[in-house]
Amino acid sequence: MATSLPTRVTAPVAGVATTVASTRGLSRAFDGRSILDGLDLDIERGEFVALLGRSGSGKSTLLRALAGLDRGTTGDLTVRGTVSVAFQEPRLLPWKRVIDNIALGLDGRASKDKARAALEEVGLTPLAGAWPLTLSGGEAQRASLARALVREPGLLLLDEPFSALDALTRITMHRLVLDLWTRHADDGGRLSVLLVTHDVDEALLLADRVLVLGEGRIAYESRVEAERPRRPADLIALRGELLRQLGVEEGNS
Ligand SMILES: Nc1ncnc2c1ncn2[C@@H]1O[C@H](COP(=O)(O)OP(=O)(O)OP(=O)(O)O)[C@@H](O)[C@H]1O
Repeated sequence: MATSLPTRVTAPVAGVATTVASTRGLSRAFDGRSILDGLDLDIERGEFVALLGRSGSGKSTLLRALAGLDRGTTGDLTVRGTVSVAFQEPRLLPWKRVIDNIALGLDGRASKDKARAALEEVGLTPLAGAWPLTLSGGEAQRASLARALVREPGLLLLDEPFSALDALTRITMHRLVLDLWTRHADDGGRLSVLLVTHDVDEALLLADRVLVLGEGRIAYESRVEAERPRRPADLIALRGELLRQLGVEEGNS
């Protein structure tokens, strides 16, 4: 098994840089079992990318590598600017109030102000003083998003953040994430999003580009050309192709 670490270059976002993250030949094995196998990926600045793949295909492994949480990968990995992650479980500290969870890890006297601004962005201002265990699932995910946004990331990694939510809350969260992404894009095209999801429709609704991970690499990718807000009718052909790529019969999903 290879033991060398990836070349990890973290540089400030320069005016001319258009790629926020790229990998070349990124590989990861667990106990000799290859999960990522020479994966090449580029995420452009301001782009919203969805990552699909069957269970166990390595989606979270890729996300963890991009987040700098996994030092066991080999190959090249370049990330420009700050990266934030929001996971499926909100992972809030139960002994800290919501506002203090958001401000956690921020330095300086302005940290509370930044946390307040982030809470306002996700519509959670009234719950700033609440304890995490009193929040609903959707509210806790909003807090988790605020905690990710407060660090002003260039790349926001979302690991199935909506999958545990009920259908109505999920729709609200989709709107919120698109809204945040658009707002930050308006600020100068800064925010790129990589969303890991099992849900083909979620990917088609939100992303500029959809990737399918298979055999340790990007096995398929497609741009989603339909204008937002998108209608299911505009997405039928690509939906069928993505389901085929994932090995799912249409009509059984
Ligand atoms: N720390 C680890 N030690 C051993 N095996 C691991 C570790 N992390 C991940 N794996 C294995 O790597 C494979 C890919 O896992 P990963 O979580 O990346 O898949 P995934 O595509 O995100 O799956 P899912 O959609 O089910 O969440 C799985 O077989 C998993 O058991």
